Amino acid sequence: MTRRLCLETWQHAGPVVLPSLLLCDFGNLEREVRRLEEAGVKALHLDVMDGVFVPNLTYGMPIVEGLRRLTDMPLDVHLMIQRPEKYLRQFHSAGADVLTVHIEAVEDAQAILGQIRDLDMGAGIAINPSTPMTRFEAALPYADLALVMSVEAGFGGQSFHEIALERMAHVRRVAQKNLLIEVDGGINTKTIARASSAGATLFVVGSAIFGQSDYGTAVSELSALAKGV
Ligand SMILES: O=C(CO)[C@@H](O)[C@H](O)COP(=O)(O)O
Ligand SMILES: [Fe+2]
Repeated sequence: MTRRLCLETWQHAGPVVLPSLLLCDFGNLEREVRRLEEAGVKALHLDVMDGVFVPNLTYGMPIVEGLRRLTDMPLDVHLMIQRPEKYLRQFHSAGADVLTVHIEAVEDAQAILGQIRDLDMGAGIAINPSTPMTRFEAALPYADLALVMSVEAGFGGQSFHEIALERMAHVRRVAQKNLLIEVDGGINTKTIARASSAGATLFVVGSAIFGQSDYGTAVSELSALAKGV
C-alpha cells in the first residue's frame, strides 16, 4: 500500500484495533493471520526488539517479509532498536507500510522521519512513559503518526500507565490535525475507552486479544468500546 493510501485509510476509518503479534503463536503464523482476518482485523502491529534498546529480543525483517507474503493488511512496524536509521530500507523492502522509531533511540528525528517518508512509508515517532516530552513534541511536525506508549517498551502484558492519557490529549491539542495518534501497552476492555476519549484512533492490543480463545469477540468488544458504543 502507498504511504498516502495507508494514512488516508486510517485517518477516515474511525478506531482501528491493531493486534500486536508479540504474543501470537509463531509456530502457526499463517493460521494466526487467517484467524485475525476472520476476526475483522484490518492491520497488524509488529514489535521489533533488539535486546539493546530494550531488554528483550524478538524478530526482524524475515518475519515482516513472511507476513507480507501472507496478507495484504498494512504492516505497522514498531522499531525498539538502537540506530534504527541503519535498517529503514531493509524494513521497506520487507514490506513495512508504517515504520515507527523511538525518540529515545534517535539523535535527529526530523532527518529519520524524512527518510522514512522518502521510502514511501508512514513515519511514526514513539515515546516511552518515562521520557520527557520536549524532543518528541518538536518531532511531531515531521511525523505521520505519534505512538504514545502506555507501558515502557519491551514486553507485552504490562499494566497501562495513566500518564499516556494526558500525553495523548496534549498531542491532540498541539499537533497538526491529520497526525494519527496510536497508543500501545496495556490496552484492554478496561482502558480502551479512556484512551479513545484522550485522542487515540489506533489501538495496539497484545494480551487482550491473544489471551482470548475467540479473537472475533475480543476485537469486536474492543472496537465497540473505542467507538463509545
Ligand atoms: O510495543 C509493545 C511492548 O513494548 C507492545 O506492542 C505490546 O506487545 C503490547 O502488548 P499488550 O500490552 O497489549 O499485552
Ligand atoms: Fe508495540
